[in-house]
Amino acid sequence: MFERPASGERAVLVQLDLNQGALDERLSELRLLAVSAGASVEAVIGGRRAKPDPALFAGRGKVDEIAEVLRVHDADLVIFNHALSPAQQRNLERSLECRVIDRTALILDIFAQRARSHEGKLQVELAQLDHLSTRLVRGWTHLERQKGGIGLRGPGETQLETDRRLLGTRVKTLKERLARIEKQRRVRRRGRLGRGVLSVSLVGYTNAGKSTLFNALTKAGAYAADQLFATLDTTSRRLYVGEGGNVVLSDTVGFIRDLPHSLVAAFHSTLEETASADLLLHVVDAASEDREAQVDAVNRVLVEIGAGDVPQIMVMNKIDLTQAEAAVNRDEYGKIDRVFLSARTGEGLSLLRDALAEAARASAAAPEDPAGSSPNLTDIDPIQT
Ligand SMILES: Nc1nc2c(ncn2[C@@H]2O[C@H](COP(=O)(O)OP(=O)(O)OP(=O)(O)O)[C@@H](O)[C@H]2O)c(=O)[nH]1
Repeated sequence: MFERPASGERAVLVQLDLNQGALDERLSELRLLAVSAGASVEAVIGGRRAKPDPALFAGRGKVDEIAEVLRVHDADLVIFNHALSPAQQRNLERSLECRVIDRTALILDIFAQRARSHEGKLQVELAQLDHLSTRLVRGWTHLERQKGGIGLRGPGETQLETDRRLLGTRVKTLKERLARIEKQRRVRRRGRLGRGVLSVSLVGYTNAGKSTLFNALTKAGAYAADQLFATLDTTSRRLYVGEGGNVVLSDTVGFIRDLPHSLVAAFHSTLEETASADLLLHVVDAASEDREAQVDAVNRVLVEIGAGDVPQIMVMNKIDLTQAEAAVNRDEYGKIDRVFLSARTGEGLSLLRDALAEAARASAAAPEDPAGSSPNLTDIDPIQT
């Protein structure tokens, strides 16, 4: 139902300078996103505008330029590194006679390809339907092909009304199923997480190295790849960290700037685990020139999902690519707030283990919640050993 760039689709990327800054990083990120979605990038078109054109996003001259580049490269897909309104997208497709998608659709597509668990798939579908629902207007009936036709259409209904009705029914079903799964998860997790176990979630910008670090710490074989959003489903492992005892470590979905709102909403129950963790390991690609903007983007999403107040240790990863040495930094109260390491070479990994042990000891020493259940108890998926 959702329009996905088929593998090997020949794409032209378009990014306009609208004074947002970090243009090079944004563009290389778009490239990586496009490749992650399975497209081959044939050309990149830049440009400058004070503000987007209401009808076409780009100016008429720019649209003509895109048409010419499409022709020269025999490309069949245009990807804008921006959020297009439904009308802009439709007008561009008419004008260019080719499929046009925006950044949100591209990210949703990658999520759709990566989702493995039942819950992940339902969440992605919900986000896609949300995106699609704004695009259901006359002459824009994506669901046409999907519908069987005879027997499905209600009496006197227009195509558009039928589409809306089908969409509404599906959204309701998805929400009900997700609510059921969430409830089951809560019950399971309550039984599983013993007292005195520190729950730690890995968070970070996509490609920062979360899965590599998760594997290095747990030797678990989580899927690490030089692709964006390789990890979509939360995986949790119990980890013995020496004298401090046990922690439960969870690898989670990577964040990205301008994360589509529909995705944040759909992934709410998965992200909620992050919000209820005792400690976040915020993994940063220390070798990226874009790292400060990435840290900000991650922190913004954390606030959005209610995890803004969870204590963090910043893990400056990939020091093998920088001049930095393995080290630990403490804040003014003597608490570890930064660890420099390389998940790939293992340099500095023992410092992080020690930091986790220290956090686990501090948490075990903290006074118990009189109600008997800590508000910080994390929802965890089954612990695979
Ligand atoms: N040089 C170097 N590369 C690293 C290091 N850690 C991870 N990488 C590489 O960075 C890329 C991304 O790593 P992942 O572990 O998949 O990153 P992630 O944060 O889980 O990515 P998402 O699933 O997109 O959120 C892979 O190519 C890793 O091999 C490191 O310490 N040094």
